[in-house]
Amino acid sequence: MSYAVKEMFLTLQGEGVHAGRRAVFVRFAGCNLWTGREQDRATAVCKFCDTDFVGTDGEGGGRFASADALADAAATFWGAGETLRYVILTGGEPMLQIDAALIDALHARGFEIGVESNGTIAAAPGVDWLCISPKAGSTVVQRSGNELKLVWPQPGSDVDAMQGWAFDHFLIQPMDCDEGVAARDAAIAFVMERPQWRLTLQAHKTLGLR
Ligand SMILES: C[S@@+](CC[C@H](N)C(=O)[O-])C[C@H]1O[C@@H](n2cnc3c(N)ncnc32)[C@H](O)[C@@H]1O
Ligand SMILES: Nc1nc2[nH]cc(C(=O)O)c2c(=O)[nH]1
Ligand code: SF4
Ligand SMILES: [Mg+2]
Repeated sequence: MSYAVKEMFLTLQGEGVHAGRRAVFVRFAGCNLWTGREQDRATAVCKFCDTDFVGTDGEGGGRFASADALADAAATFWGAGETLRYVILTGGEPMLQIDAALIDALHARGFEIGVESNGTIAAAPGVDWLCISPKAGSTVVQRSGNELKLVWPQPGSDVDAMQGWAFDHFLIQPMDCDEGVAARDAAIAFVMERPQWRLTLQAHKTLGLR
């Protein structure tokens, strides 16, 4: 299987429980909840995406002919040091492309593997840290994992149902949008009402990181 990757880069995880951790990001091209074209945004299932995942033309992106080729590129981005290697597979929707061969190839190079997914496709076995971020209007089939990260506000979200899902951490992330201040206030109010949830912020944006 070949893989279409929009971009690859070394940065700090900005979101969630692992915020602040050094990580190679592999951003896969394509998503099942939006085409990525602005003219389709208003009619997409997911309307608030902050990411360009169209094509393979980003820095470090391209078409990788094999799992080994992709994993070698990720190892090159990490650089020297064999311990505590962390790679985050995101997109776009990474579960459209992640397969057992890629999981094995990354593990073989010493990587712990994080995945950022919308949860509409069952996760591949072998992922070490699974973050699921539900989108209102979609059906989440992946109802277990390490962290559930709900972008807020999203009218139509069944928060009570989500709280029954098998996640270790329940996180609320303010939506980055034109009404970002109101979104932040709504997220704070949410957590004040529901102590099971914790606020997470997109630290990379305030730090000027990718
Ligand atoms: C670009 S998505 C890619 C992974 C996957 N498709 C997903 O939605 O989880 C990465 C993360 O960014 C979050 N995100 C996307 N747009 C956002 C926005 N405008 N504000 C806050 N978080 C956002 C998503 O919910 C997800 O947790
Ligand atoms: N620094 C940084 N942290 C992130 N955590 C999740 C991201 C994503 O787009 O999936 C992301 C991202 O794009 N950059
Ligand atoms: S599901 Fe994820 S990648 Fe797809 S449009 Fe929504 S936030 Fe962006
Ligand atoms: Mg991002």
